[in-house]
Amino acid sequence: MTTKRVFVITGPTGSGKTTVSRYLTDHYNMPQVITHTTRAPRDGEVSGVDYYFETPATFATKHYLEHVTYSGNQYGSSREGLAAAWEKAPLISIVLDTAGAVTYAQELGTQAVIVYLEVPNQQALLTRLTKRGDQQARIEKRIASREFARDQQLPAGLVGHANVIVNDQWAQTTAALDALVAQYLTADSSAN
Ligand SMILES: Nc1ncnc2c1ncn2[C@@H]1O[C@H](COP(=O)(O)OP(=O)(O)OP(=O)(O)O)[C@@H](O)[C@H]1O
Ligand SMILES: Nc1nc2c(ncn2[C@@H]2O[C@H](COP(=O)(O)O)[C@@H](O)[C@H]2O)c(=O)[nH]1
Repeated sequence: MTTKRVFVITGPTGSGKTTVSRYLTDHYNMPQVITHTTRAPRDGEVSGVDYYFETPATFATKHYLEHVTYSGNQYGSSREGLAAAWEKAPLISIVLDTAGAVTYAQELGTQAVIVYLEVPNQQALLTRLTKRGDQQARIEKRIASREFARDQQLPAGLVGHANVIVNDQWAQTTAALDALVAQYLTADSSAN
């Protein structure tokens, strides 16, 4: 039987975490853990699919494995959400900022497969946010945030644990993801 693992996709804003998580769902049937946030939905985002969108009052009622403030909004991943995804499949994914990824590595050890995405060209990264349809004011607030600067680098707590993937050319990214997933798909894999 395949061991239960959670692929923790982390990295700077706009680096492609959500895109990678969707690829893992589409190509490997890996359910995504849906997290909670107090930020307003972007165009097209649906509660219960992209996030559970919360008010500050409802956010406070959940049981979080970890929660953070990112660019002025609250985000949290619940233990129930993790368990619900593992009910569906042994390999699952979650999208987190780097602080959340550090907590997952500490709490879950080798059950957490950390993937840190980086984009060498910061201008390309900002262009992606604009193309995604983010409002200019929100982009500016985000890039001025402490969290934005922090997530540009692999945190010390993940050095030696994270699989670093440069998400520049999508074909190279998927090749790297395919190789990584293959390590964990085999029955009684010795990967850790
Ligand atoms: N390799 C790539 N080349 C070009 N564009 C990409 C690539 N990967 C992702 N994108 C695009 O970049 C934009 C940002 O990607 P995505 O929303 O997945 O990033 P994210 O890391 O989840 O961002 P955030 O943390 O801000 O939510 C999307 O429009 C996506 O289609
Ligand atoms: N530590 C956590 N980080 C989370 C969670 N859910 C999302 N995120 C990260 O927040 C930022 C901003 O997300 P956005 O959707 O507003 O662009 C990004 O880095 C996400 O990966 C969570 O539950 N915990």
